[in-house]
Amino acid sequence: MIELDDVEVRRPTPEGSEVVVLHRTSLVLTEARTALVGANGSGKSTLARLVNGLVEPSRGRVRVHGTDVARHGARVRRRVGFVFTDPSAQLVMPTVAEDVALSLRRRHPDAADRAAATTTVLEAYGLAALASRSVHTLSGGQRQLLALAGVLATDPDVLVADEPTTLLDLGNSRRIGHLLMGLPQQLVLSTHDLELAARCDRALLLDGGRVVADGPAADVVAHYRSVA
Ligand SMILES: Nc1ncnc2c1ncn2[C@@H]1O[C@H](COP(=O)(O)OP(=O)(O)OP(=O)(O)O)[C@@H](O)[C@H]1O
Repeated sequence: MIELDDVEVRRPTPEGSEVVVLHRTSLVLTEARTALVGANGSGKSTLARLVNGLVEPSRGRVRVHGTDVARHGARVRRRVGFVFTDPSAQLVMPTVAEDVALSLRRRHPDAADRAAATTTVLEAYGLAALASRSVHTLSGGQRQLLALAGVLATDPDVLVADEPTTLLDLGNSRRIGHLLMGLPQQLVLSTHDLELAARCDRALLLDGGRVVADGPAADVVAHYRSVA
């Protein structure tokens, strides 16, 4: 469960004043899959990043499973996985297999266990053939899959995905979409892919830093299509 209790996000402007990027918002997200939709700059990423403390509220509180994100950031980040549009920054090891192994070090401190678990993860995500490849030589879709595999290998309770299919071709975007929709974890998905958004349980439509529609995903997406 994710709770936003009267959360506002303000940011300083170069002129020395402040701009409100998320107006006072209270929400309780309990659905398995929640989509965040809306125009560029409407506040989707801001809302998504609040969930794991990448953005700090200027007022109000964010809680994940009852834990205050501002006070216990490290604890929350161990339970909330995050994937970005461009996952390059998340891929830190030289090879695909080493990158997955790094994500598994907490769950599998023993090297032999970790090697076996790495193989299992690579096979599950269709990455086995790329195990010894340099992460820099992967395509956008392969990088996105690897980032997801790495994040999910840590077994988070919640996955926040910020426009994870934006850079992908049709095949890879379907593959990632299918994967996201089949996850056992609670998912918060910021996306411009309205077909994907409509497959979620609930959607929030953002406009100018405000949630202007909230309900069953198919209904909110249909409303957004009608007003966009
Ligand atoms: N650090 C910052 N300083 C000033 N303005 C910011 C800052 N971060 C975000 N904003 C502004 O807040 C608004 C919301 O940004 P956000 O990235 O949440 O939008 P978004 O809906 O994810 O957009 P997109 O679809 O383009 O990714 C934008 O107008 C953005 O320019």
